[in-house]
Amino acid sequence: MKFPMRIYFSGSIRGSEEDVKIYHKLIAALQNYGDVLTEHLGRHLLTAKGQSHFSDKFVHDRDIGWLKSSDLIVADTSIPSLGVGYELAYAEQLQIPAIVLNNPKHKNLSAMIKGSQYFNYHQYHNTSEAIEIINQEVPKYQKQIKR
Ligand SMILES: O=c1[nH]c(=O)n([C@H]2C[C@H](O)[C@@H](COP(=O)(O)O)O2)cc1CO
Repeated sequence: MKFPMRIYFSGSIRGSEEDVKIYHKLIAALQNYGDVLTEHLGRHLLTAKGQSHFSDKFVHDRDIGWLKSSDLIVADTSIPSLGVGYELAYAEQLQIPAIVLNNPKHKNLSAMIKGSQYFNYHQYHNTSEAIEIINQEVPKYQKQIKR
């Protein structure tokens, strides 16, 4: 029996929530391929402080648990975020496949992400282009699930 792919979507919260509407669309596109563990990132309920009704320790431990159990991480790095960088480094350490989507409209992406050969890096300029990349890249990882 084939289990649905577990996808960890990573995007800025405290870095700035400016792109939350874009995250919502990217998460919807990813949900065609499996369960998105962090689907709260596309909701408007979050304030600039993040999920302030939870403790920081709770958010960190919950998210690391999700990340460890995921088959694929898809990160939008367009808005610089310490949390997104941390999650990507964690994924690299654990050898969890990672797709990086970056719209250069905000900032020049850190060399620590762009310069790593580990990440499947793609630049995009609008949401439809990002969704096209998702539709082109995510199925490649679906075939690799061992569960
Ligand atoms: O409330 C939260 N909930 C949460 O799931 N995160 C995780 C998921 C995001 O991919 C990432 C965002 O990090 P940051 O808040 O540093 O921009 O951290 C981060 C916060 C707040 O830092």
